[in-house]
Order: sequence, then structure tokens, then C-alpha cells
Amino acid sequence: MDRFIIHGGHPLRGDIVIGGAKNSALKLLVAGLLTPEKLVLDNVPRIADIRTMRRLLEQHGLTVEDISGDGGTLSIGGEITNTEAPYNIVSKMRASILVLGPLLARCGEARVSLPGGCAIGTRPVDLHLKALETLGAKITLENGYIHAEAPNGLKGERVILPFASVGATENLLMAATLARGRTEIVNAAREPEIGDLVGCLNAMGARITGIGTGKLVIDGVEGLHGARYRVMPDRIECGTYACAAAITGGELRLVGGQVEHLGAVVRALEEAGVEMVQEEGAVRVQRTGALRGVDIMTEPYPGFPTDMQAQFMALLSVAEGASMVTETIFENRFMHVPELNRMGARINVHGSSAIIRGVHSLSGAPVMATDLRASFSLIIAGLAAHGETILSRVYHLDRGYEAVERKLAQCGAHIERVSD
Ligand SMILES: CC(=O)N[C@H]1[C@@H](OP(=O)(O)OP(=O)(O)OC[C@H]2O[C@@H](n3ccc(=O)[nH]c3=O)[C@H](O)[C@@H]2O)O[C@H](CO)[C@@H](O)[C@@H]1O
Ligand SMILES: C=C(OP(=O)(O)O)C(=O)O
Repeated sequence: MDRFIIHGGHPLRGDIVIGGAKNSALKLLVAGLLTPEKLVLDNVPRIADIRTMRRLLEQHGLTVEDISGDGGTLSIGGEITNTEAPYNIVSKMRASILVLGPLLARCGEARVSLPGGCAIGTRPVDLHLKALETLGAKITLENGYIHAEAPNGLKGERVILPFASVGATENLLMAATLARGRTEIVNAAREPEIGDLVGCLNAMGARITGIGTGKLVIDGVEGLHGARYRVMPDRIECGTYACAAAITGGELRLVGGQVEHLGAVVRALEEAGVEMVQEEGAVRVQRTGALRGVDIMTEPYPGFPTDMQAQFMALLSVAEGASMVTETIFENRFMHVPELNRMGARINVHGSSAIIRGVHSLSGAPVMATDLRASFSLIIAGLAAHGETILSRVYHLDRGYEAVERKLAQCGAHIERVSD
């Protein structure tokens, strides 16, 4: 198992290229199930979750080719020969549940392992299942698997989501592209990655309107065709490196980053004394003065993203004054707190809120990654801490961040990966 060794105290300066968004690319790959023709995706991030998704699609019978030879451009095509998504892949990566809608729409049936909970919460999929049932699917749960059938195809309906779930919106959206008639998704999630999925599906011949709003309207078509589409830049990676620049008092150009996707993160960083400016083709980030405490609450887009909560908390741990961070999306997303406290932070958790009392400095320590974003929050703390931080279980990080040690080291960080 790999570890990172970080020696803190070196301001980050230079350019970091922001890769394609994990949370978009995964769904765009799944969209390849909706057509036998070739879907070519550019700007695909080279991360473990994408490799897992490739394996899942390949075991459904599709061919995934690495056209660029470096994993950045993939083509997906071929016929579906197997409609089962097995436990060993779904339990590894929850986004696998997204094959359910497309398999059902294309093949009239699917068997997908129930994903179960994960480190950050129980994460049920009831909204996905209810939404597909509204389109006429018959769903049963047996032996840990979801069995969905729609032998006569799906039929468009109005679906009101009780919560703007990202995954339920995406599953339903993909299924509805091939349903008979019109589907309306009311209270749809508005995350930019959903807009990217709609953009790709429309390029494949789908008829979807309402991008960026809480109401998506899908007019079903007979079939989708091949297309070429570029994955949007990863707004969470961009926000993550912004926190890293800010905590070290450095200045970064985040190449390919887009301030408009960051919404509430930009405002929160500004309040904390960090400036993010959109320039041509890059976001420039630097501190404007001392870091100040800020209160934030995670919310669906355009609110503050839960996927930025841990990284922002690391920054607040050395800000002047007190901050309160309230997590409203996942019930167990504070596992970085005890690890940050081992590095000298003063954070108390009360239910779904964490109170952070800013300290003057952090000190390096051996710490353990518990999930993807929590891992990066410990790197951010390690970059500012005195002494050595050893971060173990780096595989969590490799799920979603590409070439972390290279990107940071070329901007002045002292970080190396050690394999046991
Ligand atoms: C691969 C991917 O894109 N993952 C993102 C996606 O996850 P994901 O699509 O799983 O997130 P959702 O928006 O669906 O989940 C939000 C909340 O709704 C609950 N819920 C969801 C579905 C359901 O059927 N029933 C239910 O109760 C979840 O347990 C959670 O508490 O959006 C999250 C919220 O922005 C992000 O943190 C994840 O990084
Ligand atoms: C929680 C995340 O991903 P997933 O939904 O794949 O677990 C994330 O990207 O922070």
C-alpha cells in the first residue's frame, strides 16, 4: 500500500493543470451503454475510478479503447452481452449503480448489485428505484441484487424527486432518453456534471431541455448514435488545489479551471481571505491577507459542495477565529476531524456540525486517509504543517485525483509517494 511523505511549510507557486471531472466522466462512460455506435470521450481523467468503470463496461460486453494511448481519450462501443453488474465491482465504486437505467432502457432488464453503504454514509438508492418504477419498471430485490424489468420498454412520466439526488437524476435521465414519450424530472439536481451529461446525451441524439434548472424535460427517441464529447474540467479538483495554495500562502494558476462552476466555494474562500480570479483559460488563486474563520453549510449545487467540505475545513483549521462547518448531505463525513486534530487542529463535532477554533500552526504526524476528499484534506494540512506528515491508505486518493504528487511537487511542495 502506498503512502505519501510530506514536509510542510513550502508555499505553492506555479501552474497546475485541472483534469477532466471524475463525477462527469464516470457518467459519460456509462452513457456509452445507450448506443451500439462509438462514443468518444476526450479529457478523461487517469484515475482508479475510471479504470473500474472501464472494467464494468467491458464485462457488460462493450469495448473500451484507449485512443490517445495515455488514457485521456477513450472510445466506447459494441453490443451489450451481459446485463448483470456484479457485487465485486459495484461494492468498490458506487457510481456503478448508474448502469441500471441505461441497461434497462436498452435491454429491457438488468441485475445490479445493491451498492450498500460506504465510509461517508448509508447512501440508499431508493430514489433511483422509485423513479425507474414510475417509468414502468418492475423492480425486485433478491440476494443483494436489484432486478429490474421492463420487457415492453419504459414510458415517459412526470417524476418528482423528493430530494435533488445527483445519481437518481442521472439514472433517470439516461433511462428516459429511450423511453416512449415525454419524461419530466421535477426537482432535478443542478450540479454542472448533470449539464455535462445532458450535453453529451444531446450530442448522441437525445432530446433534453432544461440544463442547469431544477426541471429537465426529456422527449424519448428510438435510438441514440455515436458522438465525440469533451469531459468538463473537475471543479472539485480546482477547489481542492485552491485550498492547498491558500493554506501555504502561495499563488497558483489552475489551468482549465472555471470559477463559474465553483459557486459557493468562491464566496466562502473570499470570506476566508482568498481571492480566485478567472483569467483566460485559468483561475488564479492567492491569499489577500490573513486567513479568517467562516461558517459554511454543505448543500446541493449551487450551494457549498459536500465534496469540498473536508479540504475547506483543513484550511479553516489555521484561520483566525472560529468557524462552523455543517454537513447536510452525508451523515458521516467528518472522519478527517480526528486526523486533523492529531496534527494540532482544534475541532469539535456536535451532530452534523463541526466547530473549528483556528490554531496558529499545525504539526506533522502519521495520519490515515479514510475516503477520497478526507485524504486530500490531510495533504492540505500536511503542506502547511511543521515537520513530516505520513499519509497512509493513499488508494482512497488515487480513486479521484490524478498525479497528485507530481502536480504538487512541480509547484514547490515537498511530497513523495512511497510504496511498501
Ligand atoms: C460519482 C458521483 O457523482 N458522486 C457524487 C454524487 O453522489 P450521489 O449521486 O451518490 O449523491 P446524491 O445526490 O444521490 O446523494 C445525496 C444524498 O441523498 C441521499 N440519497 C440519494 C439517493 C437515493 O436514492 N436515496 C437517498 O437517500 C444520499 O444518501 C445522500 O445523503 O453527488 C454527491 C452530492 O453532490 C457527491 O458528494 C458525490 O461525489
Ligand atoms: C463521494 C465522492 O464520490 P463517490 O460518490 O464516487 O463516492 C466524491 O467524489 O467525493
